[in-house]
Amino acid sequence: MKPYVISNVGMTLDGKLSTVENDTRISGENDLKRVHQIRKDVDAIMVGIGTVLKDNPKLTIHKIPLENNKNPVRIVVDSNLRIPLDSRVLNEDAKTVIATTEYGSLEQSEKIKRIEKIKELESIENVEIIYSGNLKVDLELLMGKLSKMDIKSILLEGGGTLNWGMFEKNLVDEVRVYVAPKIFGGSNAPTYVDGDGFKTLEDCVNLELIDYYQMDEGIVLEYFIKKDNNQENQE
Ligand SMILES: NC(=O)C1=CN([C@@H]2O[C@H](COP(=O)(O)OP(=O)(O)OC[C@H]3O[C@@H](n4cnc5c(N)ncnc54)[C@H](O)[C@@H]3O)[C@@H](O)[C@H]2O)C=CC1
Ligand SMILES: Nc1nc(O)c(N)c(N[C@@H]2O[C@H](COP(=O)(O)O)[C@@H](O)[C@H]2O)n1
Repeated sequence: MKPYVISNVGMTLDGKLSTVENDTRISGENDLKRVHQIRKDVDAIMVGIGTVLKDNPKLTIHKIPLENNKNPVRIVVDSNLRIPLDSRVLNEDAKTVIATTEYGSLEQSEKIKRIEKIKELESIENVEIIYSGNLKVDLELLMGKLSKMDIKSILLEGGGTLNWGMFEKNLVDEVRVYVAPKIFGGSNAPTYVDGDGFKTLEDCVNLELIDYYQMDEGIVLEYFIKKDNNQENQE
C-alpha cells in the first residue's frame, strides 16, 4: 500500500511556478485558503529540498483556523541533507520527516556530521530522518515507509523536480492546480513538472478532468490520474 497523493500547485498559464527571480506570488488569498483546506484534510505535506532552500516555507495550516492544534506531518525530500538547520520546516509547529539516501554523492563523513546536527534537533522530538535509496531518494521505497508510519494521504506541493520524480514513478493519484491568468516566461523559471520529461506520448501521464471552477482571478482544475496509462496511450 502507498499513501494517496494529491499534487497541488499555483501556476501561470505558461506552467511556471515562479519567475526567473523566484517571485512565487501566483495564488490569491482564496486559493491559498483552498490549499490550506487540503493541508487540513491530509496526513502529510511533501516538498523537495529545492523548495525549502528557495521559499523557506512553514508548511503548516495558517491561512484557516487550525483545529485541535494538529498540523500534518511535513516531509522534505533531501538526498544530500542540504536542509539548513534554521529552516522554518524544522520548527516545533509540526513533526518533520527528512527523507534522505543511505549513500549519496555527499562524502559520508560530512553526511554523518549533518545527521548529528539534525539529531540535536531530534531531542525536541519533532524531526525524524528516514533513509531510502542511494544517490537520490527512492520515492517508491519512501512511499512504502511513509505508509508504515500510518501516513495514508499526502499533499505534494512541489517543486518541479520532485513533481517530475513523483509523476515519473506513477505515484500521484490526483491533481489540483490553480492557473493564474499570467505569463511569466523564461526557460529557467521552474515549471509544474520539470526533470527529464517523458520521451513519447506512450509514456506520458493521462488525466481525467473531474472539476473546474473560478477562484480569485484564475481557475482551479481538478483531475484524477488514469492508472491504466500504458493501455490508454496505445489506443
Ligand atoms: N507555485 C507553487 O505552487 C510552487 C512553487 N515552487 C517553486 O518551485 C521551485 C523549487 O523547485 P525545484 O528547484 O525543482 O526543487 P524541488 O522542491 O522539486 O526539490 C528538488 C530536490 O528534491 C530532491 N530529490 C531527491 N530525490 C528526488 C527524486 N527521486 N526525484 C526528484 N527530486 C528528488 C533533490 O535534491 C532535488 O534537487 C521554487 O522556485 C519554488 O518557489 C515550489 C512549490 C510550489
Ligand atoms: N498553491 C500555491 N500557490 C502559490 O502561489 C505559491 N507560491 C505556493 N507555494 C507553495 O507554498 C509554500 C509556502 O507555504 P507556507 O505558506 O510557508 O506554509 C511554498 O513553499 C510552496 O510549496 N503554492
